[in-house]
Amino acid sequence: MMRAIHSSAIISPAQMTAIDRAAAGSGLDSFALMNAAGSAVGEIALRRFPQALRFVVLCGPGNNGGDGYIAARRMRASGACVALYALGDAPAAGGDAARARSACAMAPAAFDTFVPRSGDVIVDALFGAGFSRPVCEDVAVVMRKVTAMDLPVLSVDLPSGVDGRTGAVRGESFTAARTVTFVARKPGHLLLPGRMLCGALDVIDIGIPRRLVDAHAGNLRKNTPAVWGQEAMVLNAAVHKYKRGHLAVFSGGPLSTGAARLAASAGLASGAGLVTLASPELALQANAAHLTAVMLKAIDTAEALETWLDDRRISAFVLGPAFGDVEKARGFVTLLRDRRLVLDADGITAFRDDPAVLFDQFATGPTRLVMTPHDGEFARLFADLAQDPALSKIDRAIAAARRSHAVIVFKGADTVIADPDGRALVNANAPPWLATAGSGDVLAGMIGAHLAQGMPAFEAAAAGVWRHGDAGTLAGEGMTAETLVQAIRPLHA
Ligand SMILES: NC(=O)C1=CN([C@@H]2O[C@H](COP(=O)(O)OP(=O)(O)OC[C@H]3O[C@@H](n4cnc5c(N)ncnc54)[C@H](OP(=O)(O)O)[C@@H]3O)[C@@H](O)[C@H]2O)[C@@H](O)CC1
Ligand SMILES: Nc1ncnc2c1ncn2[C@@H]1O[C@H](COP(=O)(O)OP(=O)(O)O)[C@@H](O)[C@H]1O
Ligand SMILES: [K+]
Repeated sequence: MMRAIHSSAIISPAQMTAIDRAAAGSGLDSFALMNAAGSAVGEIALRRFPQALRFVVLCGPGNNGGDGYIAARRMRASGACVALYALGDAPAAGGDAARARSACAMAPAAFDTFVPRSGDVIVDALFGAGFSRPVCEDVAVVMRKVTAMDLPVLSVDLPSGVDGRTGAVRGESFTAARTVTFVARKPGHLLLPGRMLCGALDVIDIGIPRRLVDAHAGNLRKNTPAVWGQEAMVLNAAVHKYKRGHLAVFSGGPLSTGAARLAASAGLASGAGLVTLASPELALQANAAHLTAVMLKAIDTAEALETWLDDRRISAFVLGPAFGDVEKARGFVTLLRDRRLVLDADGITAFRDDPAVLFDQFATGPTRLVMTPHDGEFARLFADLAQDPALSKIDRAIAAARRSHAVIVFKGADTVIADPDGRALVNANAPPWLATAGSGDVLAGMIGAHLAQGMPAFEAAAAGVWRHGDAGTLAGEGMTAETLVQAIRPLHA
């Protein structure tokens, strides 16, 4: 009987191979694991695709193909119509895949004889963890045909063509209706474009002991409340507003004040006890006209900021949303270098010519800087990382965090949160309608509120990203940044 896994661990294909070896080394029967995997695939295919007139199992030359042979046998045993096609050479003699192929007792036809037809459900067991180079044209042609005919595809481990480490498509890929993977999610299930090609994902326990998984898993997890919930402030009768943190948000000039107000109101809604908008004199009127619970303070110069910073109760800052004046931004950051700071938008761009100036100011002491770049902003500070095709989004975020001594929130539908110490999270609860003007400003304010409350920077950022996705889901399609703020749920909802 197959069991689903609810762990948040994300395991790279290389770590999966190591777990595999450790399992064999500890005396586990590797064919039994393949049997569990392939049988789960067969059962899910039967249960989820009752409309199939024919199951077409496409088997590759490795163990992914081995899972396919087991699945074919399982489906055939239930009386389903099953057709089997094999790509390339027969699996290496003596291995598990060869054993699965002979146990299946069906002679596979050659891959290039496959003609898709209406009513087919494709079980894609071509390549999984061992996918190592772009798919060849013969395979790409079949993938395109199946996609064009809109035939349902159930992929084994990963949609073939998707790189499990990076989520990138190499050459061409299937677009799966469902994907069945084993032990834990791989990066390619969560990073784009892989995530969009997986369809619904089942993560199946095939009997590898948890201790072996934990021993080889790294510091990469899916972002869930379990990751940061322990660090979230719990309210009780002894609390007062200053204990809940005082967040300061810097406003842009008179014609660009909205972004900072969004961040400020999101900060308040996310649980900061007080939020003050630090505004240029010329923008005070515009800001005052729109603020109620958020307080207002005129800050124009470095001197004024320096004096204000004597108030140590101001426990976190957000600088960047529509800030505009990059020279002023650099000066303000220098004054804020020993404080807890979310740097977004123009605050990031301000350091494009000499990022080291920024990084050096946060190099010692506890991690207290959170940066929230989208792709464009990331490339401004980390051009080499952005351009390196060998790196996944996770690799890029971790390398950037190490270099900058900051928690990096590398935004997008697959936001990655990385800490300088190597921990990383991939977020997966963000609905696409978060792609709207001002939504990033709201996120910056939310993270700022968590920093103001005293959460460690990594957890503060992770909680912000997750609650942002949660609020977006609650606000629904058609939301604006304003209604997003209204949909922010309490930290312990
Ligand atoms: N981990 C576990 O515990 C368990 C793992 N299990 C399963 O094992 C799978 C991993 O198996 P795997 O390592 O044999 O790799 P797999 O994905 O079959 O590919 C390797 C083969 O494909 C070939 N090949 C690669 N790219 C190609 C291309 N573009 N075009 C053409 N050929 C290409 C490559 O050729 P080569 O590079 O060696 O020349 C090699 O022959 C995993 O995804 C899961 O399904 C389950 O059984 C349960 C237990
Ligand atoms: N397709 C998408 N699916 C889910 N979330 C998205 C998508 N596109 C953008 N987002 C999220 O929306 C926010 C947009 O932020 P940003 O790019 O800074 O926009 P803005 O500057 O307009 O506020 C980020 O949190 C990002 O992760
Ligand atoms: K596959």
